[in-house]
Amino acid sequence: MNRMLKPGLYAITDNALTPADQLIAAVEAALQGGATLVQYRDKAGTSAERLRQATELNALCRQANVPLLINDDPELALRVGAAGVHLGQDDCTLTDARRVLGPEAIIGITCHHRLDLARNAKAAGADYLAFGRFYNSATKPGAPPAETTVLTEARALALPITAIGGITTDNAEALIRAGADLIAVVGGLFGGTSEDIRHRAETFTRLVARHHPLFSYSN
Ligand SMILES: Cc1ncc(COP(=O)(O)OP(=O)(O)O)c(N)n1
Ligand SMILES: Cc1nc(C(=O)O)sc1CCOP(=O)(O)O
Ligand SMILES: [Mg+2]
Repeated sequence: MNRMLKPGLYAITDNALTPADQLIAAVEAALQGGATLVQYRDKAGTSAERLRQATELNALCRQANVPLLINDDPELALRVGAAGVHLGQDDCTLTDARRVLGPEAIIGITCHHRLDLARNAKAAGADYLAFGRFYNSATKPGAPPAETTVLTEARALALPITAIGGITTDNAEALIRAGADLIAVVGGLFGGTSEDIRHRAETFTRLVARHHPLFSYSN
């Protein structure tokens, strides 16, 4: 694993699921439940709203010593001092993001179900590889499907592996067993009360702890 990345729950926010006035409490609950990585993903807000929310989330995550990544937007990550970005195949290139954020930034890349994309991402300097979607996702219904075998095959690339797409506390275990280091979750985590979120985060965290050889780290 990248020295800043710890196996566990990767909590991804969603503007359609979590009202703006509940965002901080929702992420706080995920962190209390043990999330080891957080992504701010907002597809609808104005730049001013996104700047305010990313700034607040970054302060919260820093306090918890958990890296915050910004979806799609290296400039916003730079502006708020976030740990890095997550980029899809249609976003800016990894090389451009690295130029903006520097060598220490964490940059994760969507690889769908494709090892060729994963190899390219590794060659370009990615810090983790994201595969999915593994189950039907209400958050991103159009995401192309992936099989769990890709997680096992991707272990040969020796980079941290993230699984995403329709993951719940009931179906995550198969992905961890297949080779996922990080379980990236939107709908299966957020929604409901802070207590619900904390409880789900604890369950995801326990699942990774049960199956992951590297889980016994100090936080
Ligand atoms: C951990 C993780 N994996 C995949 C994605 C999807 O990224 P992308 O394909 O760019 O789609 P959007 O999230 O931008 O809609 C992700 N965000 N995080
Ligand atoms: C943002 C995203 N990317 C995906 C991919 O397959 O690349 S699936 C997805 C949505 C994840 O949300 P949920 O946990 O609610 O399914
Ligand atoms: Mg994107």
